[in-house]
Amino acid sequence: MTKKELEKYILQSLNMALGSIMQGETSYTNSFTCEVTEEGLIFLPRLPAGYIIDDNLYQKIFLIVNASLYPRFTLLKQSSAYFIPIKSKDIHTERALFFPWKLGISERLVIPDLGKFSATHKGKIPLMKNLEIDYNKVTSIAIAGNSGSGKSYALTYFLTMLKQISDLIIVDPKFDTPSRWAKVNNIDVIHPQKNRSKSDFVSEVNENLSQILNLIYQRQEELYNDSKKIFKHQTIVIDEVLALTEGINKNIKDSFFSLLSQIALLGRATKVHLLLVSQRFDHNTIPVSVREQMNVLIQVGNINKKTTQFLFPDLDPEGIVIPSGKGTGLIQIIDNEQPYQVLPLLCPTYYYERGVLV
Ligand SMILES: Nc1ncnc2c1ncn2[C@@H]1O[C@H](COP(=O)(O)OP(=O)(O)OP(=O)(O)O)[C@@H](O)[C@H]1O
Repeated sequence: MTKKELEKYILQSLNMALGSIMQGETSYTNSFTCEVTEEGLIFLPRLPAGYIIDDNLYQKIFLIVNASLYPRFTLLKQSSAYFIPIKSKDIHTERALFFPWKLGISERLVIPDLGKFSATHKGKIPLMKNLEIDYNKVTSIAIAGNSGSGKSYALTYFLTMLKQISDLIIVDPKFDTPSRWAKVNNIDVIHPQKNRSKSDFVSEVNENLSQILNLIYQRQEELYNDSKKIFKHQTIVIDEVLALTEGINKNIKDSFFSLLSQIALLGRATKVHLLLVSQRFDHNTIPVSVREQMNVLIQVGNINKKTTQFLFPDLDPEGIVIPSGKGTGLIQIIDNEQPYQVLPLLCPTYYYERGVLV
């Protein structure tokens, strides 16, 4: 399909579907046109117009074009209308709406032997075909999802990939999959024990977090003397954070929150990361400041305005095509290279030694 043919197809889709909100104006009446670029679609209105150019119009066009182009392109959902200036001497056409996209749709990685795969991918964590995480650019990762949505499965994938590149401290309040994984991989786990109270358990977690905070201070000092110093990644993994903080002594919870906030804030420069998993990330689970520092956000399972409100507060997921199947949902990677991109996600499917994920 040529660029011209694609533009014509999009215009036809818009003319037919926009109908009522355009007050009868169409591209045939020269009210708007569109242009296809490699990075996305440019919608050029001719002003003054009988329709209002606002978020509502932007999201309507998103809905129509995203569906019309599936599976050739995936439009990247924006939280509000994305205006761009147009170099034109004519005031009627000096602005446009931009709809960034990426070629194709999200595709799942299927990994026949995760052990081998992780050994050959040090430093990068592939998540889908054409999407990988560079751990040097990541501060913290959050994985949210309802029960049975594939959080543990995704966490085991991350643990296996991270083991190659990072020291790990694992906190497993449910004494479940992460503990089994850690046993097979000879890594210590902090988990609840018989005859000990929950507050006692969280105190032990705080003790470890406090040691990590000291490591951060020590590394900061080293950086002060040598700004090029390279450190080994250190990752604190906490599964089921919600289960950890529910129903414990307030002082201990406050200390936990405070330690977590400081680590999230100061860890970036010193290569100390958080990998948090929880059913949800409301303000009772982690402090808002920690949530704001997270730069890989993953939501698996049910996707709707209610489930995405904590990790993606600005997002209305309407119109994003969420693939069906296990371990699917949304991902956002926030770094300097990717401005605001929420993508449909299919977590990798992998095969591994028996006994870890039963
Ligand atoms: N990406 C995936 N590919 C293939 N199977 C998957 C994937 N993600 C999850 N599954 C399967 O879905 C099932 C549920 O996943 P999992 O146990 O990870 O969910 P969960 O969110 O951790 O649930 P809970 O909170 O109840 O522990 C598992 O049997 C797992 O094998």
